[in-house]
Amino acid sequence: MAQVAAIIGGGVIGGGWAARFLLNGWDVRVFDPDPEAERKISEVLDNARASLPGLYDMAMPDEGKLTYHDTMSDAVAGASWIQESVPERLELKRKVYQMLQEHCAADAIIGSSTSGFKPSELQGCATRPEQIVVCHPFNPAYLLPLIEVVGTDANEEMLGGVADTLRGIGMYPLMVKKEIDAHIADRFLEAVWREALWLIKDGIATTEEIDEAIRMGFGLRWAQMGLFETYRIAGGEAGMRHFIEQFGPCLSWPWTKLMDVPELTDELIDQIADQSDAQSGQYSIRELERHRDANLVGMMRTLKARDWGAGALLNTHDKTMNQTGAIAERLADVSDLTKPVKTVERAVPIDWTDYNGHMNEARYLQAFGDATDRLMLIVGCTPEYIAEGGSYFTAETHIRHIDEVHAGAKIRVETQVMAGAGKKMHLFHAMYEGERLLATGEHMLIHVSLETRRASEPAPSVADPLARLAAAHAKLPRPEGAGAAVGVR
Ligand SMILES: NC(=O)C1=CN([C@@H]2O[C@H](COP(=O)(O)OP(=O)(O)OC[C@H]3O[C@@H](n4cnc5c(N)ncnc54)[C@H](O)[C@@H]3O)[C@@H](O)[C@H]2O)C=CC1
Ligand SMILES: C[N+](C)(C)CC(=O)CC(=O)[O-]
Repeated sequence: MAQVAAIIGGGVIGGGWAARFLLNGWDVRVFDPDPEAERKISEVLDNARASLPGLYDMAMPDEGKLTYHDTMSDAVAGASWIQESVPERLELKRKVYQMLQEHCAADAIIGSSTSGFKPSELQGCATRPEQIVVCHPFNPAYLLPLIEVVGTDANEEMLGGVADTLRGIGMYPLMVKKEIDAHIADRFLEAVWREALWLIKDGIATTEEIDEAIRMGFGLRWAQMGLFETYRIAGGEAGMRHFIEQFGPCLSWPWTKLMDVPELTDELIDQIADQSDAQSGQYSIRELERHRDANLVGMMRTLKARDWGAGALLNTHDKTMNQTGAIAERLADVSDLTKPVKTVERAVPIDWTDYNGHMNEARYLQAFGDATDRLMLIVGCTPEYIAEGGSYFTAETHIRHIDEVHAGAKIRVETQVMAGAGKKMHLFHAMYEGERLLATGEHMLIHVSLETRRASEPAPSVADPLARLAAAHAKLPRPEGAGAAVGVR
């Protein structure tokens, strides 16, 4: 049975949480008095469905059930996780905890999205303080993995479980050891924001110039190395010590105004809002969100290919999602040799789509390439085998595009071995969304020696399983379209 999360407050962040839980297979129960909450959440969900599943190379679990509730007591019924995302006002948050603790399970976790309050402040008037823990996400909560977890002594026993649950929905729990206003990350964000407000007020830069200064330069660096690793490199061969020697003195010149906050007068607010409209007013907020999401997915998938930073986290999550053996790794794991083998089951990443609004032709080859890689693994052409000098090269490919598919759609590839003897491996891949055939890919591969770069016989550890699979698949009907040439039906 699906686990249940209650979302209390379904605005910008609550909507993101709802999407994160739902797409990870949880049932989600929402309470928000705003009559527009359902519409807003459904728009956030559309964006999330098109972006989040494509971060993974495995299919995510089936989506949970989403329901809206008129009362908080109804929403928290049966929930093992309650995420509070009401506006950032301490009195309101405390009132909400008092009310929901009258109705929720005593062992449910109550996570607060608060950007700045300390957990001890939130727990202040609670009936069961030990249930309440800061779980501070970053917008969009359905894509960004960071979650700052801050507890007090009262929470000690439950923090391990909190972290496990968050990892289970693809997040990166950063366990903040000491409570402090605004935790860790928002302290930086506020310092940068404060400086930016001064630059505008003093007429030095516009909102657009400030954003260019970030996104054309250090913003790109920070997504992959953060502050200290970046500065270590900036110190040259002598590293961090030299960096501090050279740039430490600047800290006291001072380059920044640090704690001073410019007064947010109507005039300054108008100036900032007008500049922001001039910069980005041609897009709706939802359009901007879609650009943001597509960029984030592309960046995170690049990091994934390099197994670095947020990308390494995604790779780990892929492995946990395949723990159920959804995609076999060895022939022994293939449940039924008399059927084509499922070699890919994943969603279409948003950055696989193109100007026609559907999956780009190059990505069909990528998906079929992944299917071939998986089939190679299944028959024993493992990384170890390849390291010893044997592998397959693709000699010929024929792809038929039969129907279109869009970002976020769950696709699977089923592979039939048409022949697998001697140096040749002849594969026929069929790509589906549900029962709908999207494309086929027919590929001839030749076994090679990676030393001579020439065709060679596979070792028995590959030849035998491949022959076994080919013999089983020889009993299957010849797939429609096999052996076709371009234009020939
Ligand atoms: N917006 C952001 O970038 C981030 C916000 N947060 C935190 O998340 C929390 C929520 O912020 P946002 O989503 O930005 O605010 P928001 O204003 O977009 O959403 C707040 C929602 O709470 C609802 N609400 C108000 N009173 C309620 C009640 N008694 N019970 C249930 N729902 C109620 C409102 O109708 C609204 O939909 C805050 O604590 C904030 O610090 C955390 C990370 C980022
Ligand atoms: C502006 N903010 C303080 C609400 C920002 C956050 O809390 C985190 C984020 O998403 O930037």
